[in-house]
Amino acid sequence: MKPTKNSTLEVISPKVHVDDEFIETDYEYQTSHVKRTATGQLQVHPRTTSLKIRTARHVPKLGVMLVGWGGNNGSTLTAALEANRRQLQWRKKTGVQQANWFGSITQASTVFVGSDETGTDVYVPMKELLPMAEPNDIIVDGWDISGKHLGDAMRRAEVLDVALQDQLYEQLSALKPRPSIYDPDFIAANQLDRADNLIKGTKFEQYEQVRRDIRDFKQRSGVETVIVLWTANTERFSNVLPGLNTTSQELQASLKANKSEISPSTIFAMASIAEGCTYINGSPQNTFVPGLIELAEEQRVFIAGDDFKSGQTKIKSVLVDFLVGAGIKPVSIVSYNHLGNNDGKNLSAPQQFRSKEISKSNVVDDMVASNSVLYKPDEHPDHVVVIKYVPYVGDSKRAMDEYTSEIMMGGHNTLVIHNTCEDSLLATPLILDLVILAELSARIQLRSAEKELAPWVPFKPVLSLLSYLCKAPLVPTGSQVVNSLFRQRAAIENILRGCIGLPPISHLSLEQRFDFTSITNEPPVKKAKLLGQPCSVESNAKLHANGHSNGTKLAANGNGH
Ligand SMILES: NC(=O)c1ccc[n+]([C@@H]2O[C@H](COP(=O)([O-])OP(=O)(O)OC[C@H]3O[C@@H](n4cnc5c(N)ncnc54)[C@H](O)[C@@H]3O)[C@@H](O)[C@H]2O)c1
Ligand SMILES: O=P([O-])([O-])O[C@@H]1[C@@H](O)[C@H](O)[C@@H](O)[C@H](O)[C@@H]1O
Repeated sequence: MKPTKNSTLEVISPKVHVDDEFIETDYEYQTSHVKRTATGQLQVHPRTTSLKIRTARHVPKLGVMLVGWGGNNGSTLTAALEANRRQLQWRKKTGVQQANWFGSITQASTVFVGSDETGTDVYVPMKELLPMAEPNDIIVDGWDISGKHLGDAMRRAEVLDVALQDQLYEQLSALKPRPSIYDPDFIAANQLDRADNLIKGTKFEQYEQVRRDIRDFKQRSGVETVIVLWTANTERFSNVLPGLNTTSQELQASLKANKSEISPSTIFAMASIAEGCTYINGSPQNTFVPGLIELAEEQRVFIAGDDFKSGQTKIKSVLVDFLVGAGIKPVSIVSYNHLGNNDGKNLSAPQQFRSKEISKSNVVDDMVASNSVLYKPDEHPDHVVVIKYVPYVGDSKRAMDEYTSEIMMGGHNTLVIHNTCEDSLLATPLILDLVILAELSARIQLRSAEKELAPWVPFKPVLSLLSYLCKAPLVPTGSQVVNSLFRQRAAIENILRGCIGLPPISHLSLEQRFDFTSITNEPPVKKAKLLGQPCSVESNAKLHANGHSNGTKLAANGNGH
């Protein structure tokens, strides 16, 4: 079975069944359930559940509506889609640059699929594992409180090289954000000068207009599926109050009653859900108040978020995972950065900064809680987040992190990281992945393999599979929040593997650690063994470092050629 038309991969298995409509696999889902005895013993019960997974093969024509379309991320995504579509290249002082999607796991990362007859690991591009939306086919639309067309918005963002901007300006100038919902109570006062493109009326009338906009986009563009994604400014947190927004009923009543505490982002989310469109929150505010989550669950519409995990926080979710997993105890984490883009300007206001501080701080909680050898209950590292607005540096965020950890016998290890990046070029590929993986998730279903007529079941509405892309992952009620980046990525890889009939990646590599031929009577791997050829220590070291040998007399450069 070839999962995608241009896939280099074919899975040969009796567990995989493909017809015109679905890829269907038999899947033995293996977990283990833990029970605590009265004496505090842990009883672990391995479990195997026989499932069937099916993935619809038809990829719908995908439309993305960005809230905050005219911002740095929104304009950069729009430019990048066009630049990649036209395979643009442009001169930089370092030479000719090609358009690409670096930073996107669906477009620029690979997944391990197995080892070949020489024992060499084989990887394929993630996008070849299953039918996924092609970036070149995605149509973008959206809203912004600023009426600038996308050509001027791209220029205002000062993210992309001018030589590229000049090739895109005319095309992007034809794109104009729809008027949006502006509420000065939710974003920094310093955003007022941008607010010239607004939907007037009560909150409910604004909600109705957003719903009309979504239908209008669908009708004009001919897209089959629309995903709405918030990449507008960070809002302050909304108060969550009984009678206001703790249930879907309360929330809908509060909207109709024009309650001031209903934020623009929550209104957009409500409108998206009402139109059956997945809604993704790329910012840290609590758009997903309890009533909104309940509404999504009632309507069975995907929601996902919060806050793109793009730079400092992404590194933090790797570094703390490594340290705690190595039995080293982080005791102080200080994350400082300054930047000069409009996001930084909005975040210079205390309430908006507080939203970001929360999402940047909670990312270590699960990793710390996982190690009771290092940390007592409720013990946490000191953790400080600082963000400063320095206009001159623009989108070039300068981040400095210091991680101090206790090592054995009273020793300390301090890691200092300096990280400079165009912030929007880190976030933009995440937006692409969020919408591509959200759309794919809508085509994946499970059912019991033991009951012939068991119903096919979709992902839960809270799409925690997208946690890898979010600082503060939204997870289904009662589920564990996982921030560890590699666990989050493994979840995506292993679900994609399951959809094409492959087991989870275990890294066991038993066939390389044991003499498997004596166990399985399989032929030995064809990798030629080193025939004891005389060779220099240096080239021998290189040989082992490269992990391969062709058994011939080693050339001076030690690589066997
Ligand atoms: N690396 C990153 O860029 C990164 C990482 C994580 C999260 N984020 C978040 O993504 C969001 C966008 O970042 P950015 O750099 O593009 O910011 P930006 O300020 O350049 O863009 C935000 C856009 O939203 C518009 N806007 C504000 N309120 C609006 C509303 N109610 N409706 C429609 N448009 C509205 C603004 O006019 C602006 O054009 C921010 O919340 C930021 O915190 C960014
Ligand atoms: O993802 P990350 O680099 O940790 O966090 C970033 C912050 O450091 C930055 O100050 C902010 O402007 C961006 O919106 C983003 O949230």
